[in-house]
Amino acid sequence: TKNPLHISSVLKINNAYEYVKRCAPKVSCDPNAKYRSINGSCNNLLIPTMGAAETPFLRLLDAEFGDGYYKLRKQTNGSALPSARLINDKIFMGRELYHVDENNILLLPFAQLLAHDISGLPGTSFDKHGKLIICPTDKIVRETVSLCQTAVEYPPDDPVYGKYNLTIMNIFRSSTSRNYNCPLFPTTFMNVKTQFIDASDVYGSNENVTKRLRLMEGGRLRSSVSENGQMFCPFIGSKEGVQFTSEKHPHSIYYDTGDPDNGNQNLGITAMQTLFLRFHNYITYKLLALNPNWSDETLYQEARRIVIAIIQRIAYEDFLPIVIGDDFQEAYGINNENIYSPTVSPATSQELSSAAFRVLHSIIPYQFKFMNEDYKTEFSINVTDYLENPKLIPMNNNFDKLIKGFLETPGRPVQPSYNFYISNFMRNTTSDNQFPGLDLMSVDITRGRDVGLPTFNQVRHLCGLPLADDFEDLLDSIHLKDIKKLKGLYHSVNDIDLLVGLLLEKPSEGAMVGPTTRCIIADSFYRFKAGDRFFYDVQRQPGSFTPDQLKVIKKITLGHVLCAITNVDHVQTSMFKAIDHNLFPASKLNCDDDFRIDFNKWSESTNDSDVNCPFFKK
Ligand code: HEM
Ligand SMILES: [Ca+2]
Repeated sequence: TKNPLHISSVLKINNAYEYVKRCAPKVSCDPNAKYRSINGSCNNLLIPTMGAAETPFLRLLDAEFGDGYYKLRKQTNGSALPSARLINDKIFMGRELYHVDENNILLLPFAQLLAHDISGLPGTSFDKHGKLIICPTDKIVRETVSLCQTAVEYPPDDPVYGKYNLTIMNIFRSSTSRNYNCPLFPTTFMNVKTQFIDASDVYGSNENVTKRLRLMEGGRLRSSVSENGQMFCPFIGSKEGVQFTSEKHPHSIYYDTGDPDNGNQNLGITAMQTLFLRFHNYITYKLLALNPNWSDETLYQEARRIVIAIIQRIAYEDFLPIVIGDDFQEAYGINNENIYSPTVSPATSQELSSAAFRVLHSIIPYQFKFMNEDYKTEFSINVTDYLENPKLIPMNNNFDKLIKGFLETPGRPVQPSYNFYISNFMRNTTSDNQFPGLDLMSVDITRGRDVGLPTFNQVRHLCGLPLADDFEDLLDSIHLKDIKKLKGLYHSVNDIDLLVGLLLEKPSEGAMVGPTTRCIIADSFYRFKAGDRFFYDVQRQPGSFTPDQLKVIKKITLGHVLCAITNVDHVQTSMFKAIDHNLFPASKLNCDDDFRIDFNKWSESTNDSDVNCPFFKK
């Protein structure tokens, strides 16, 4: 690419190609296939496994390991890096912003849906008997247990964990290509998700999951029905090998989704899974009414193709400009249409997955509100009290109330602090009362070390900022008081963890995030588009939409989706802006007037038709 902003134009490393050469399965492709495959293979006809599930993350810069291969990075003077928890205690905790954002909470679950669409780093916290691993507290012994190299030491004067008789937070190393019988040098990490934005968390990234989710009738996905007759993802009893129930929630239910690891992680992501499951089935009813002869397979694939297109459109036109800024996105060339090129890798960068996208963990709110028909808050819950526990969702019209809460409640701005609960009490794998929970920020900083991320200074330089020779050179993007704190923790400016620097950068003009974060996000999102032969606006491919269909797709917002399949009756035009329905009643539009989706362009006959769907009001 000739765009000077494009960091991929200076890419030298591509471990994904190494994997393809040595280990990727050989795949033969049908160049005329109209629909994308489930695991993402055959999107690229030159290298058929490019961007497929179970291929490596792409490294933008060389891996940084202590031994050049796998051990955790050390500081430049040879000493160990500061404890991730100490970094949170000293720099980030207790400085949350007490003002709200102009965007609403809905931005959060949609962002997370995208995050899990393009990224899934496997790992385990269970031994071969299915028991939670407890890492040895003795440092020397611990170093012999390779999974435990990432355990985080608690500072003795820790404001929260200091009260418990605990020494380490159990965080485990991720699986590597070696777990896939593919040893690569240096250690390479695999992405279990299709790396394209293709709703893989709704449909699955492998055939086994996809088969399980399909009803094999009318193109629909399997679903379950709640007591009040609403449609939800299929209920399953519990997750294999994991006891998520706690004394607070002894009998939770779980949903089966295309993202079995994360579909129940918090109420927001479960709501998104529910939304797109319903929307898929809604579309199949509409298409069947127009084309009574279509097979289950055609209905499934056509509805899937529309769902993916709509998620892509929302991602690029409604979501991304808020995060990285309109002008930057335009200058980066992300807005250009029909830019597919088979030489662009769509692989998620390790820098995005393990750092830059996680900057948005700072917008996780304390609470979700449930709002009634009059847009009054009926009740609120702590996000951290309902991790891996979606049982509220199907009860008493709660799903509609939660969505209304997302639309009406202002979110948290990106900031150099995670909320206090998620920084201390993220409890999702144990019901042990002696264990207060995990610190998401410690997990995130540690994950960066686990996967061998380059340092902040290196990445900032890759993004066009000057290489800092000493801490003070960071003044162009980081406040002096934070630079002083960094100096107290790290030996050199070349030791700073990527996520730590990203969180401290001041937001760029017009963006939620700072200059290095937006550069890493822009790089991957450019490539998710330019490297996807099935991207919704790509023309002259067997799977391209007709110009008339494309016109319809381009108009569909999350508002259309909500109006079609929930009891929300008014929505805003900018779906991620927080608008108080009671203060600005005129700024919301009525679902009945403005949000009908016209599927007639998918009819193979000339008869127009509009039917009511079972389950859905329109
Ligand atoms: C309530 C909301 C959320 C919670 C509780 C949450 C929690 C988590 C947890 C526990 C992990 C695994 C960390 C690890 O072991 O490395 C994770 C991973 C991740 N999160 Fe979040 N998250 C939330 C929202 C978001 C949002 C809004 C984004 C932004 C786009 C995001 C981006 C990511 C990414 C990219 C990963 C890595 C995924 C992978 O490759 O496996 N998360 N999150
Ligand atoms: Ca995907």
